[in-house]
Amino acid sequence: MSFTTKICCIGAGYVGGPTCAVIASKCADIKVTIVDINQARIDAWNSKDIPIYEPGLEEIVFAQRGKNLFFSTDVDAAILEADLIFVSVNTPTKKTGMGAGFAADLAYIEAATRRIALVAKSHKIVIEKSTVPCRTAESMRKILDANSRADVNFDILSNPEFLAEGTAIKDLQNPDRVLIGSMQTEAGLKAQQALASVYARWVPKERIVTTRLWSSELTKLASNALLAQRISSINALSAICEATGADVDEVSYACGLDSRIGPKFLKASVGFGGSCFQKDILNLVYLSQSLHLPEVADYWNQVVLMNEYQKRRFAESVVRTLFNTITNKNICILGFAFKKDTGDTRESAAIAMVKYFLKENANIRIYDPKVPASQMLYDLTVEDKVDVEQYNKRVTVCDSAYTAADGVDAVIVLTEWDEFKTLDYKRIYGKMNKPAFIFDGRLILPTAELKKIGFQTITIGKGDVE
Ligand SMILES: NC(=O)c1ccc[n+]([C@@H]2O[C@H](COP(=O)([O-])OP(=O)(O)OC[C@H]3O[C@@H](n4cnc5c(N)ncnc54)[C@H](O)[C@@H]3O)[C@@H](O)[C@H]2O)c1
Ligand SMILES: O=c1ccn([C@@H]2O[C@H](COP(=O)(O)OP(=O)(O)O[C@H]3O[C@H](CO)[C@@H](O)[C@H](O)[C@H]3O)[C@@H](O)[C@H]2O)c(=O)[nH]1
Repeated sequence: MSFTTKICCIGAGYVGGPTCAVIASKCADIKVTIVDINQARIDAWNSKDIPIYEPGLEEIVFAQRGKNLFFSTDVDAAILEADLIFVSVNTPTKKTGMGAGFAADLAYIEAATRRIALVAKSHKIVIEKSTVPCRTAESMRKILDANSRADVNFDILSNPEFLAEGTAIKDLQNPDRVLIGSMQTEAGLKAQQALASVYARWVPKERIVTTRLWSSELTKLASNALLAQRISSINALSAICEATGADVDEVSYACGLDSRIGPKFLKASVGFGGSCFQKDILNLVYLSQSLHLPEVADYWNQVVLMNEYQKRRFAESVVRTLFNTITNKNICILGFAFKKDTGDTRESAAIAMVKYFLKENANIRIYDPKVPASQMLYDLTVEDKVDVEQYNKRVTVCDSAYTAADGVDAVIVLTEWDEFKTLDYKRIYGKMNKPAFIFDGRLILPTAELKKIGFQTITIGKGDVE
């Protein structure tokens, strides 16, 4: 079949995979090739066990793969034939060097950009899909111009991705908005329209927003900062609720009814996780510092500090409640992913919790419906984390909530998986040491029912944390 347009996506991760799979499913006449330097990841995309769990994703990949959707490690071939190139590589927080702990590591963006410059033999529209600091497109332009053939030119667009994990396919098929930033030149605006026309196949025109390049780049950081700020705000209020006897769910509901505030992202929790919020706020903090705006930097940094406080506060309440010691006690952790409906554990609050409990010499039994044991081992033992000996001695990964709760002193819900709402808690209570404590870090449990069974219940923001 001959295709009208060819798209290459560099980076076959949580964003590149789902985003481009949806483009392929909506545009039969466009050939989409997703490339990555990670052979194992590409092999998985080409197998029956795709590397990412996301509701609805598998169906789309299986329907399009081999027709107009391809996964490959041949990065150069995909660049050569593409009209549009999405750069969707990782941009983690820098661990060492200048800006360590705050700035985004742009090494992967630069490597991908240099590859495009070296390989391209015809005009390309290069699209920043990754989340990047404001004005990254300028650096990309300089790299492209300095390293490409004289007869090849590029247009750079910013097209940040707003999907949330667990609802990625729904978000991509029906986005609140698609944002495309470009230079305000004739060529820039033409490139912007070319990309807009791809999205226009399924996204209503009024939801395709076009802006200047720097506005688009900054909007991505701003959106995540504003969303995370709401969670830190409600979590800060949850501490006041516990100290006063107010109920955070009631406060959140009543505040959210004000149409100026709205109900979303006001669910108190054990703290936000995921690969984006903390990273992107720290990125914004670094940007503010670099621009000599210390008050602005401090303001956004407080959102992250509040999140750390919430995790610490919850972990401490567990130890305090269990009579100030959990040494050799058995603790059941329900949920290890950073939110429900994903197997992703990046920055999951569960990692911090389990590390904390292991330092107190507790035995941990973990169950999560989607996170494999190998991932938990990795998350808890790599880098400055727990040593493998301690892990092997203390941590047991279980294949059901019931096995995980067998013989424990406390059950702690850390991810809001639906199945945790309807477990047979009588059965769980029967197998636990007494008093049987249950901690709800997600405000999803049927507390009144649990109390009747005999549990000691402790819920964030409900005035019953001691
Ligand atoms: N995860 C999300 O929900 C989400 C949502 C919106 C935006 N983002 C942003 O999108 C970007 C990608 O995030 P992700 O979660 O998909 O990351 P990821 O780590 O899952 O995937 C990135 C992929 O890029 C590949 N890669 C790195 N350098 C490469 C190169 N030079 N050539 C080819 N492949 C290369 C890696 O091997 C990896 O497979 C980040 O900037 C992130 O902040 C993520
Ligand atoms: O009221 C809430 C809402 C969320 N969370 C937690 O916040 C974290 C992030 O959740 P969510 O935003 O739903 O998932 P992400 O996949 O991290 O998506 C965010 O980060 C992405 C990457 O940049 C953006 O594209 C999305 O728009 C943005 O929502 C998770 O730990 C949630 O449990 C709460 O504690 N309370």
